Parts: sequence; structure tokens; C-alpha cells
Amino acid sequence: MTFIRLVLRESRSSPYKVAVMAMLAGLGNAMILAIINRSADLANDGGAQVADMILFAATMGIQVLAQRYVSRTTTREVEEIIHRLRKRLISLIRQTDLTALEGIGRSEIYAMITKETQAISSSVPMLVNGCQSGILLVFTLAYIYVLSSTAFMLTIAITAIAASTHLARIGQLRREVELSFQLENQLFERLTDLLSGYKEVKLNIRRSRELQEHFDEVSSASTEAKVKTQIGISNEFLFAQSIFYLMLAAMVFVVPALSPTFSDVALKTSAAVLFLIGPITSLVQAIPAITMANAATDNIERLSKTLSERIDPTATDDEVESFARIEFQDVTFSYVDPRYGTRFSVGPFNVDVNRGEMVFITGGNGAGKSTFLKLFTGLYRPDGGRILLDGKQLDQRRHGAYRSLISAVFTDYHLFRRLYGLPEADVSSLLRQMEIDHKVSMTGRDFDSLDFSAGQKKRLALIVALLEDRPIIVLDEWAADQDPIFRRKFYEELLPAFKAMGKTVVAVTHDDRYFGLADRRLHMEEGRFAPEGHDSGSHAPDQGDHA
Ligand SMILES: Nc1ncnc2c1ncn2[C@@H]1O[C@H](COP(=O)(O)OP(=O)(O)OP(=O)(O)O)[C@@H](O)[C@H]1O
Repeated sequence: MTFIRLVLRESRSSPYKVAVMAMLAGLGNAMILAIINRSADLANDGGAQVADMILFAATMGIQVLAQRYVSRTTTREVEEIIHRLRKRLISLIRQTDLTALEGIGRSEIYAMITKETQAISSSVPMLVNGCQSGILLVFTLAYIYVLSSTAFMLTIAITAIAASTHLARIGQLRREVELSFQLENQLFERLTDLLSGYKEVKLNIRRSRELQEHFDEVSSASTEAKVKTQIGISNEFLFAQSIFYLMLAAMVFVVPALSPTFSDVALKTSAAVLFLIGPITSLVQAIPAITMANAATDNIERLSKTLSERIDPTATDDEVESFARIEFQDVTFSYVDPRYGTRFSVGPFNVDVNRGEMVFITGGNGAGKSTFLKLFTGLYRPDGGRILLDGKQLDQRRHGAYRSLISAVFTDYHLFRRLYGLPEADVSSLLRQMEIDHKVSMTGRDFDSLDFSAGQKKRLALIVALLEDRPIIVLDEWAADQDPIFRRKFYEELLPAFKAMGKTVVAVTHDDRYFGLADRRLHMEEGRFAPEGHDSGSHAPDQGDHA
């Protein structure tokens, strides 16, 4: 009952008030039944009383108002809970350690924030109905008891047998629902593959076909699981209906044989049993809805737990504005896969970077350059060794604040349409400097378009990094997709200009032609910096830069 627990835990309105109102609605329903039965009786004896009509109208009014209160309150409550859950998930994602987030699939996160919350939301009306029906059922049974204890005992016996059979069968249904959830997540993954890899899919018809086959396979398994679930639900519905007919039959065939006085109330009791069909149907429909809401809540809570267990303890609003020296002492880091153990280790790094320096990092593919940058920028925390900022070791709080020294453009950078975290700025001179002033314009803090070439986009990302106005700028193969002319401008004009502004530049580069421009070059091999003068030259040759 994870979903119910979630609602009780998160609800801001009083659950007692909702329960009282739901009881009132149920009682109102049962009273409507009793008044109608009584009035039907009176009709035989010459007509219903005006008092009964007034009582009927008043009961109906109370019942409608109470039911409306319950529906409105619960719907609003659950939607607000979903809103808070979503906000919390986004906030947790923001605060989680980068390594943890890299381990969780994107499609899983998308699915939790969209599909699972939707599943909870759409189950609410059925749940509310189901709860009210349960209450109505209790009151109607009480009314049947007042009419005839034999009829009541028989109805209870049949309901108990039916409910236990139903609950035993619902276990299987729950497994089917969970399976169809898992399969739908896989469908999300395949769809993400298709959309993210659209160019690759378009270029290779065999890949395109096989991807389609894989999608069809998962979709068909998901359909099968869904069909089983739906058939299970309709079987339960049929089952409930049969039970209801069984009850009616019991009233007409069995109770008269057991109770000699029953004939007086046979009509009323049968009417009461007829009245049960609505609540029983709603209850039966509510159970799969609860099962789905439970599965969705379980999934969301599992993700929340994973994320909260991996909250980045270094997160802070503190900022550092300047520095003189950053020292890495025996810093190590490993990528660890829970299934396969350590995948790759870097370090120990013993290196320092001084204010105003321009440091180039070189090395072959997979040597560990980007990993070093993630350590240097404070995005990864070292497994061993220590980082010193101006001679003082970074503790957790200072580690977070340390990140505020750095702006970066990584190889897999993301360009936000809005200048999040930055004030409105006049970017015209930067746009001119980057030679994209004819392409980009801004409205307030928003770029009007991001539909540029790869190289132009990267220039815009560099502008955003510069707008952050931080003392260190970290660039990972920034010039890789620039044309030779702009590449030269980058190395010969822009980087020296940054240095002249007092910025510290740490750049990963393969452009051997410009290696000489750096104050220092650190060459990396197999996760370590090679001793100076031991550059095996395994970097990629500079291609196409012969301007
Ligand atoms: N998220 C990750 N999980 C596990 N292993 C990783 C992860 N990221 C990188 N690696 C591994 O770490 C090693 C170093 O990767 P890194 O990206 O630091 O290399 P690099 O020197 O920047 O390479 P390139 O020049 O190709 O960009 C590689 O063997 C890579 O497979």
C-alpha cells in the first residue's frame, strides 16, 4: 500500500475530515435507499409523505455536497502531491553526485517524471470512487441487516468468499502490472535510441530495421502483458457481477427458505442488493488502479532513494572568488561498475595549477584527460589523495565552493536557451569576437535560436562560460570542431586574451601545432601524467589545420 502511505504522509488536508465526509456520503447513499424503500411501501398504502420528500431532498443534498468535497479534496491533494514529488525528484537530480547520475539511465528518469506520475494521477478518480463505494457497501450491508439478519449473514458470507478469492487472484494481476511497467520503460529506451540516433538510423537501413524489430519485440511483449492485465481486470469485473447475481439469487431462492418472515422484506432486501452493484463494481475497478498507483509509487520511491543515498555532500551556496594555487596530491579516482568492479582508474595525480597559467593537457583517446578535468573541476570527488586550495585541503563544504572558481565547456556540453544563473548582459561584443553576431540574437536572457552549426554552437557555449566571469576556464577539446581560421584565432588570440584578463586556462587539446603556446603541457598516458620529457606522442595528429 505504498501509494496510500504516500498520500497519508504527504497530504496537507486532514485525512479525518475527508474520511468523515466520505462516511457522510456513504451514509447519505444508504439513507436514499432506505427512504426510497420506505416511500415505495407508503405508495402501496396511499402515497408518500411530504416529510419523506423533504428528507429525501435534504439527504440527497448532503450526499452530493459530501461527495463533491471528497472528490475535489482528494483530486487536488493527489495532484499537489505529484507536483511536490516531481519537484523533489528534480531537486534530488540536481543535488545528486555526477557519478551516480551517470549510472542511472536517462530513460528511467524520464519515465519516472512523466509516465509514473501520470499513472498515479489517472488512478485517483477510480480510487476515490472505490473508497466511497467501500463505505457505501458497509452502510448498505447495515441496512440489509436491519431488514433481515438472515439476508445479511448470507450476503456477508458470499461477499467474504468473493473478496478472499478476488484478493488471491489479484497477486497475479499485480505481477502482470509490474511487468508491463518494466516493458514500457524498455519501450522508452528504444524510443530514446531512435530519436537520439536518428541520423545513424537513417543512414543504415539494416540498423533501422533491426532497431524496429527490437522495438516491435518489446512493444509486443508490453502489449501481451497489457492484454493479460486488462483481461485480468475484466475477469475480476465479471466475477464481481456474478457474485452480485448470486446474492440476488440467494435473496430470492435461499433466504425465504431460511426465514419464514422474509417475504415481508424480500422486495426491500432485493432492492438493497441491487443497490450494491454500483459499489461492488467500483471497488473491483479500484483494485487494479491501486495496484498501478502502487507500482508507480514504488518505482518513484526507489529512484528517490537511490538519488538521496547519493546526494552530493559538497553542494553549497558558498563561492570562492579567487585563488593563487591549486594542488593535487596523490589524487586518485576509479570508475566502479557494481557488476564488474573497477573499470578504469586514474592517478595518483601530483600536479599544481597556478593563477594566470595556461595549461594544456594532451594524450591519446581514453588516456583519462576528461576524467582528470572532472576531478579538477570538482565534479568528481577523489577516491584517494587530497586537493589543496591555496594550501588548505578541500573539505566537503569547500569542495563545493571550489567549483565556483571554474567555468567549463566539456566535449558533451549542453547549451541552455536561457542564461540560467546569470544576469541579463550585453553580449554583442562577445558575439562579434566569436564571429557569430550575424547568427544569434537575444531577448532578455533568452537566445532566440540555437539552430547553428556544431562549431557556432560551441562558440556560443564559450560566450556563456565567459559571461560567468570566473577565474578559471576549463575547455575540453574546444577547438576540435572549429574551422582552421577560427582555430588559429582561438589559440593565438582568444586564449592569450583570456590569460591577459588574468584567467587561468586548463585546456585539453590534440592540436599539436599550438602546444608551444601553453605555459605548461601535461601529457597523459593510461590515467597518469607522463613525467616531463616522456611524451610518447600518442596524441591524435592535428588534421586539417593548415591555414
Ligand atoms: N562514466 C564512465 N564510466 C565508466 N568508465 C568511464 C566513464 N567515463 C570514462 N570512462 C573510462 O575512463 C577512461 C578514460 O576516459 P576519458 O573520457 O577520461 O578519456 P579521454 O582521455 O578524455 O579520451 P578522449 O580523448 O577519447 O576524449 C576510458 O577508458 C573510459 O572508458
